[in-house]
Amino acid sequence: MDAQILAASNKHPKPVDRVFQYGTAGFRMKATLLDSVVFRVGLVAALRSRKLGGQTIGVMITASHNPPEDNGIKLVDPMGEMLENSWEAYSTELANAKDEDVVTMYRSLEERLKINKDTPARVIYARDTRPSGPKLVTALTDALTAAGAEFTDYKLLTTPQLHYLTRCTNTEGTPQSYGDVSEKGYYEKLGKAFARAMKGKKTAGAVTVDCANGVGGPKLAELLKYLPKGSDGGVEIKIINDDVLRAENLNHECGADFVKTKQRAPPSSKAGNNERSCSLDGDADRIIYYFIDPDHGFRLLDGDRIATLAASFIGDLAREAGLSSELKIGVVQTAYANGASTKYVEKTLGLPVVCTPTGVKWLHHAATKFDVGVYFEANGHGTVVFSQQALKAFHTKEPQSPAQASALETLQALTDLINQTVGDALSDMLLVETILAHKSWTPKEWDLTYTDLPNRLVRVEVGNRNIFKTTDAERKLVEPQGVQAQIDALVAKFKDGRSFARASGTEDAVRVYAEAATRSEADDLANKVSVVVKQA
Ligand SMILES: CC(=O)N[C@H]1[C@@H](OP(=O)(O)O)O[C@H](CO)[C@@H](O)[C@@H]1O
Ligand SMILES: [Mg+2]
Repeated sequence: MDAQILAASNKHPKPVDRVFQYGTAGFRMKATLLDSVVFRVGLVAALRSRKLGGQTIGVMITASHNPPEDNGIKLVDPMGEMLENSWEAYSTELANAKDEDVVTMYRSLEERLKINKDTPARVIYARDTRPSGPKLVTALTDALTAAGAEFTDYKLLTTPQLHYLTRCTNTEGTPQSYGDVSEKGYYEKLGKAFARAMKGKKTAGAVTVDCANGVGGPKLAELLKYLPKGSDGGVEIKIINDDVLRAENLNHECGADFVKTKQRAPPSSKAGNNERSCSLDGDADRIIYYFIDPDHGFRLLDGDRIATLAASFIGDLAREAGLSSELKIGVVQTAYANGASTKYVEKTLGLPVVCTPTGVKWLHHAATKFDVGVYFEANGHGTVVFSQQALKAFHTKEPQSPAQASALETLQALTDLINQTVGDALSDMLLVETILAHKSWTPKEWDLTYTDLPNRLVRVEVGNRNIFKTTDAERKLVEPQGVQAQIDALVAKFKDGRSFARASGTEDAVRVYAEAATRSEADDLANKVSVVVKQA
């Protein structure tokens, strides 16, 4: 096998003078630099599967909201979670090995991690619509073949669909079966659960869905075939930005990242005043809503809003079902969550909030500590996870009234509607539509639940971002020394002021976030803290 790995590796040489890192979102960069990385990640996938006794590992080739010329790769663990932390470091090691050291390092990982060579290795993979995808798939399959792994190509999928399939594959035929192991199984599961959750209701007016000209477009079009229609209730969906043939259009002037950073609808949107719109990102694992308010202009309904909406709805259902004393419901956010949303969850909804470092894996992990854990990043990555105890309670509790029976039925449907493996734009969209239909809300009522504090996010270029070390879920700097004291002194001068600085995990920069009582104060605080960071 060593000779095979060496021969295959020689076809995918590493660019010299490049240092790669498995970051918050796997490896991500210009696609032209990625060939050797993908090959080596293929080797890691085989090792990981063997280490876990032959359970299936997922590999997704995507660069999400990045421009079309980029690409990336990330690994999915057997239950559909993000790759375990320590394995990010092994991936980084192998990605940076010199060509001549690849086989030695592969073997040394095998030895260090006590991996049995004879255990079967199984891998499934998929990619988004980027033109560089098929070539990178060749690098991946060269590695899997050389490492003696069995593999299945799911071709084009959204990232969350690949997470779903990974979990389905590993739970097939067990009492924990997550669903049918096929793309169709995904649509059927969501379609049935949506019909059950909606209970014949219909949302008012259509929702316009901007698919970022990415893989979400064709997949949403497919999902529509499985959703209730006409007199059966449901939702009217208008798809825009679903051109996957012209690669240059991917994420161009559209998509969740464009809308969130530019704070405006994509120019292609024809949605009128008060009409609901939402945008997915390039691999459909992130979603944000928005609408035009005739009095106040563009209104963003971001991840914080989706989290508060979901927490309030599920909290009410648990109460109606007589389960609120039995089940611990909580919300997980990062420091980027608007302070007003945190206050709303704690004070108005009466639910606990946990803050974790940036990156979905931290939020997901913290959410599993609750029976119902709602987690979202402000930028729209997120989902809801249910504990075994919650699932059992929804299915075994004897209803004492028709109202209780109905609440339990809706809760059961939600556990199938929500993709519990990872944030899923298509599933999250159906969740939001369900809740708005139940509450008979337009986006205006949703927007009125609380008022965001004005805030500003600034990207500060520094000489070396690695000198910025944080604690307290990234809300405080411990290094460079003295910087936090300066930030604290600035924050104290602003009403409702809050600010923090941290090194980005995906870009070579420090991010400064600030919020305060007014727009100009938030801007002022962000600028002053940026100056402090720059000087450090
Ligand atoms: C402020 C912000 O939006 N940060 C993003 C961004 O991480 P940074 O570490 O801040 O670069 O990319 C991550 C991966 O997509 C995402 O999880 C996170 O929310
Ligand atoms: Mg994404």
